[in-house]
Amino acid sequence: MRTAYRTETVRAAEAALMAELPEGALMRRAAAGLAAACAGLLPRVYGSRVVVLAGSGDNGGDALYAGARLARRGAGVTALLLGSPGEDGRPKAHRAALAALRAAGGADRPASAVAGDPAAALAGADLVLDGVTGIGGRGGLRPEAAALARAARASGAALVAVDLPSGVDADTGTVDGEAVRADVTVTFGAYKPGLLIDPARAYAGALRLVDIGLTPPAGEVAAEALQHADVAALLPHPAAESDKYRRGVVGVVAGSARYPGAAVLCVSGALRGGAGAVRYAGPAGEAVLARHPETLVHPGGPAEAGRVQSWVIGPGLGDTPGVEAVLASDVPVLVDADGLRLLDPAAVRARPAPTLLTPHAGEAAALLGRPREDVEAGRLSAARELAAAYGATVLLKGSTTVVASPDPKDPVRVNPTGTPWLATAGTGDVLSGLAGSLLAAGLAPRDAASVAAYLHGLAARRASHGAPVAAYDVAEALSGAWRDVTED
Ligand SMILES: NC(=O)C1=CN([C@@H]2O[C@H](COP(=O)(O)OP(=O)(O)OC[C@H]3O[C@@H](n4cnc5c(N)ncnc54)[C@H](OP(=O)(O)O)[C@@H]3O)[C@@H](O)[C@H]2O)[C@@H](O)CC1
Ligand SMILES: Nc1ncnc2c1ncn2[C@@H]1O[C@H](COP(=O)(O)OP(=O)(O)O)[C@@H](O)[C@H]1O
Ligand SMILES: [K+]
Repeated sequence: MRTAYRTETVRAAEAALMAELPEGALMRRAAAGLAAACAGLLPRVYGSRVVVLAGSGDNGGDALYAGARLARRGAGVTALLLGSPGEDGRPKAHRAALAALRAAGGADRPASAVAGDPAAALAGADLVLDGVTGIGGRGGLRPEAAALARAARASGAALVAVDLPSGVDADTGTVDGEAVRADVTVTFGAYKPGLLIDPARAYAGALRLVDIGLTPPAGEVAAEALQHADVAALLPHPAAESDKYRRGVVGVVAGSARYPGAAVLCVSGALRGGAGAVRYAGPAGEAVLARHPETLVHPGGPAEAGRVQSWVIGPGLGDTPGVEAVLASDVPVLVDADGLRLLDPAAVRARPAPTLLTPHAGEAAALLGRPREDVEAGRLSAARELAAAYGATVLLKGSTTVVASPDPKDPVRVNPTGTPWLATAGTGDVLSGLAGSLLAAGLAPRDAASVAAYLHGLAARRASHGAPVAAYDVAEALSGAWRDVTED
């Protein structure tokens, strides 16, 4: 499990550790890890050209110390100082780190001296270190830093963010203005939620974690991302004495005369999610049977379909009734797509069994009564708010899929798999069938949602290999994704 902690947690853990260590020890550890990561990105350190963008805080200190280490190994290092002016009129900078850089032969200039032509200041650089702001930054980059960040991006140099890409919000993943677009982010002690959640995640590039001995309390994880082993441990496995009913039956209420394909896709996901059988209740039975003859098809509504261990309702449903009947059941229910329209929070809250909602940003925005852009800019808080309002687990789909449970003490789960090629019609139907099937197989809603998102994203990558995919390709790749995870 990859775990992420909020800034206040990281700072508290840092303070506790600093009390036990000689002054400056933590920063030296951070800088040593950072310099080693930079050296690994350069063909050779000796003779390479490194530019350090250094803010006035400890983030700038880390970058300057790392610059000093690279300078001692023969790199030509220049620091551009971005801090606001001190009493002497020069930009403020971490004093000891700047002294170390100078002692190692590095040069420094106020960033204002290159403001007229930032591109020239960065021309010829092999590597740029972004030490403008870390966890102490507030809001997007100021204009001087933004101009240098753009020039760094355009220069073709490897751009390494120190702790965080400057300009992103560490705790929420929001980006309020301009931010550094890094190739690699070297973060210290612990991941921060913003490194895992879009839009900020897209600015971070590849992530490297440097161990500096920090141990934030396990009870204070703010966000977590499953990895193969976590998913393998959560997946259902049939035992020797299993039969199809003991493995769980998932009921699917999806599709309509207008959208029969949604039913087919939802069932295709459900058949590959570990339940022993899939019951389909709705008007698209013929289309479902044509593709999936193993489905137990019931032409009537869900009330007449027989016993199930979970329901999935919503994909392609149109105005077909059924949501009330399903919500009245005493088994876990997943509500997606059309099922989410006009969903009554009180009815969901009153359910005796868990509910899982799987909106995309537009559906979440409608449920929250605010613009879609707000949800996309603040995925973590949107998912949490919805989970609280409905007393339900929420899987918010999109470029970063986020799973929030109704208990605010549970960390949000952030899905690390997937590809933008998934943004194609019908893939959400496959996902809801898959997650519903995992619910029927006995997984808790948070686990069913995050495991489904993980496998779905992995299947999409397998099916895509960099080319467009259709929703059905994703469904067909699910078994391979399952095998990837369990055979690792
Ligand atoms: N925690 C740990 O365990 C460890 C932490 N360590 C490191 O410490 C870092 C945190 O350092 P920190 O607290 O000094 O804050 P930091 O991120 O340097 O920024 C502060 C300065 O930035 C400026 N500024 C603010 N907003 C801005 C903007 N929008 N655009 C431009 N500038 C802006 C503002 O300065 P001003 O220019 O206003 O004087 C402010 O004073 C952390 O990320 C990690 O790298 C490691 O050394 C070891 C272990
Ligand atoms: N930019 C993106 N990057 C990665 N995955 C995405 C992106 N946009 C959408 N997705 C994923 O694609 C799927 C689309 O689901 P959904 O919006 O419900 O589509 P549909 O209703 O057509 O099935 C979800 O799994 C979602 O997380
Ligand atoms: K930074």
